Amino acid sequence: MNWKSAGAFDDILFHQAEGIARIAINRPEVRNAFRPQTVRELMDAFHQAHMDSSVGAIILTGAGDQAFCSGGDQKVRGDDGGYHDEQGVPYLNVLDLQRQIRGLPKPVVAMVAGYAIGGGHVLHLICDLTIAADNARFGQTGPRVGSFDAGFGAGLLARTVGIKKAKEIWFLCRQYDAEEALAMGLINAVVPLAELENETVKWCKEMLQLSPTALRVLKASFNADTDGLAGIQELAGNATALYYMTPEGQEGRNAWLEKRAPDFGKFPRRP
Ligand SMILES: CC(C)(COP(=O)(O)OP(=O)(O)OC[C@H]1O[C@@H](n2cnc3c(N)ncnc32)[C@H](O)[C@@H]1OP(=O)(O)O)[C@@H](O)C(=O)NCCC(=O)NCCSC(=O)CCC(=O)c1ccccc1C(=O)O
Repeated sequence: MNWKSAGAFDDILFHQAEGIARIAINRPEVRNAFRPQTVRELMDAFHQAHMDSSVGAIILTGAGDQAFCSGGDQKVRGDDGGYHDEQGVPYLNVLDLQRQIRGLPKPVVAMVAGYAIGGGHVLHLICDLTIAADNARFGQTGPRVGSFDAGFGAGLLARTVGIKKAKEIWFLCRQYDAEEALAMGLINAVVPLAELENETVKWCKEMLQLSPTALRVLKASFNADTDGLAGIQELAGNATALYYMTPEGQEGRNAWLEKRAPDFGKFPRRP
């Protein structure tokens, strides 16, 4: 792929090519742990990829081959309820990023080489698909390092691998290799490290051949199943957008603008 830079950041790399955006956490010296700035930059890049109609699929990955992401940067974790940004403000902004990735109406694929651990493990879980290299290792560490993700990190994991396995992952803090992760349905494919990017791009290109609206509504429907009214709102927003594209929806708007009564009688009441 002839990746072209799509923006300059400090903690991440952002590239695009052939309808695919590639976002990489670029802090390999700390196994791609995220600090508040990293998360802010990730959110900026995801927003750009969301709004860019030439982008049909997004890859989230980590720089280098040792880690996808090792979670929150424990060196900036304060005693006051969060991770400190440059101004010393403590917060937990990775939760905003999790919701953003889920709500983004395009497929997001985690491309995992090396460790996907702690909050980094939750990030791959949040992505729609995960392609892993044969050196990938997965796991949660929260109960060992004094943290937990009782939101998507627990509930979505249970829906993905089953409740017994999800409890095992959180209660024992073990690590699982790529084949074990595949066997438990945590990831979609395992390939040799040298083939990781080619394989991930291949999956993205396959999706680029398919109907973007169908993929968008399907993604929202999977969220609706887990996210309650917020998920239904997302799914329903797609229905409203499609309705706006119909002559029937447009008749309502046109009648109001033309200060006349709408004529909905000309539209069939379909069985
Ligand atoms: C990932 C490891 C298994 C890799 O092991 P190894 O290859 O042997 O490398 P190391 O020598 O251990 O590490 C190399 C280098 O990187 C530094 N480093 C690694 N991980 C981190 C990290 N998470 N934070 C800061 N620095 C890190 C390490 O210190 C080394 O540097 P030195 O200078 O040599 O010291 C292993 O590294 C490992 O286990 N890492 C820790 C994994 C972990 O426990 N992560 C945190 C889990 S908690 C979390 O992620 C919170 C998520 C979150 O944000 C959240 C979620 C839900 C609700 C709220 C929140 C919230 O925001 O708090």
